[in-house]
Amino acid sequence: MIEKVGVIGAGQMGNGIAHVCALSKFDVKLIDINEAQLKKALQTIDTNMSRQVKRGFITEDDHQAALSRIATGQSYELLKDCDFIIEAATEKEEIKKEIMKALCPVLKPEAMLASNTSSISITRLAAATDRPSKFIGMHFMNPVPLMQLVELIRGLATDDETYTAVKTLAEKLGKTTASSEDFPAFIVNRILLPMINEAVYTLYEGVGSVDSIDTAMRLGANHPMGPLELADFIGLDVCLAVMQVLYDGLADSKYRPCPLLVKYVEAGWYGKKVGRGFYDYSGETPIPTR
Ligand SMILES: CC(=O)CC(=O)SCCNC(=O)CCNC(=O)[C@H](O)C(C)(C)COP(=O)(O)OP(=O)(O)OC[C@H]1O[C@@H](n2cnc3c(N)ncnc32)[C@H](O)[C@@H]1OP(=O)(O)O
Ligand SMILES: NC(=O)C1=CN([C@@H]2O[C@H](COP(=O)(O)OP(=O)(O)OC[C@H]3O[C@@H](n4cnc5c(N)ncnc54)[C@H](OP(=O)(O)O)[C@@H]3O)[C@@H](O)[C@H]2O)C=CC1
Repeated sequence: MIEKVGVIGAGQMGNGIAHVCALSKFDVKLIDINEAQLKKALQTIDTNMSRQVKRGFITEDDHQAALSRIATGQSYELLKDCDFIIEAATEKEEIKKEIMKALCPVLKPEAMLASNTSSISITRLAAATDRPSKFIGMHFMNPVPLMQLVELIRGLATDDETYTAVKTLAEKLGKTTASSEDFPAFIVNRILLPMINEAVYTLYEGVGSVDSIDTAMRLGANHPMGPLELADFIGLDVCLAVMQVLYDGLADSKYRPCPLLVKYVEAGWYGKKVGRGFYDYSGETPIPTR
């Protein structure tokens, strides 16, 4: 039974996962390599829970109790009594494999492991652990507290016990699951990211401005966010990483990352999380940059 949950990576997904686990009464250990990021994550969780209190979704008591269930730290030692660990670090295969190698020796033998990867092979990540049968893809959507879906991805070796335990966990968090086979970028991102990449091509080729493209898709296709606003929200580094996995993994030129997306990432313009992407977030309201 899962009672104590470890979360590795305190970025936008890690803080969201810690948030929903703590609100569902799990003890949470949140780990990051960066102390400042841990502080920022706790502040973000606090702010987001306050928003939920204001709207009447949770009570102030729920908020305070959930915050008290989250412990943070930089050492994997903190995870030694966790029943389940979910990795939500940077979308780079080498980083995730290094984490698995360093993490496994400190874990309980029966602990289960998951990755929140957006695109990388679960079977390959599982092979970097000492327990491929207890490893699974658990792919939350952003923003975690609001989005209903969790994609579950079984690797070649994932056993039924792990799949059932993690599906039950997702349901306890109030989420609905959809199962995907272990193919590059799974289901949601196989479909969503090529659309976002196409929106960047539409901008690159001068078909429309940032504002025209986003307005067109918001009002013309009823998407809650335009594709460029959504790309900034996801993080352009994550978008590019997913397109690279699709391009390499499926060997089809239709997944070629747009050169403009590559340039933005090379410039460090990763989107909302750094204050600049297709929009400039330095003022009161986001300003389109093209
Ligand atoms: C890349 C990958 O691997 C996979 C992915 O995740 S792909 C990305 C998937 N996500 C999407 O496509 C998101 C698209 N956008 C949306 O669906 C919507 O814009 C949205 C759900 C994000 C926001 O919807 P909205 O109706 O505008 O909600 P919004 O008015 O901002 O918030 C309503 C309330 O929800 C709560 N809320 C909003 N954001 C929150 C957060 N991050 N945490 C907790 N509560 C939150 C607050 O109570 C908020 O009220 P206040 O604004 O008064 O504080
Ligand atoms: N953004 C999104 O919309 C979604 C992302 N995902 C996936 O979730 C994962 C995290 O994405 P996201 O939260 O957006 O990314 P962020 O860049 O916001 O956060 C990643 C965090 O991981 C930290 N980190 C890097 N290396 C390590 C390590 N070795 N140990 C612990 N922490 C580490 C980073 O620290 P530092 O900044 O110091 O490098 C950073 O704080 C990725 O796999 C991504 O594909 C899944 C669904 C949606």
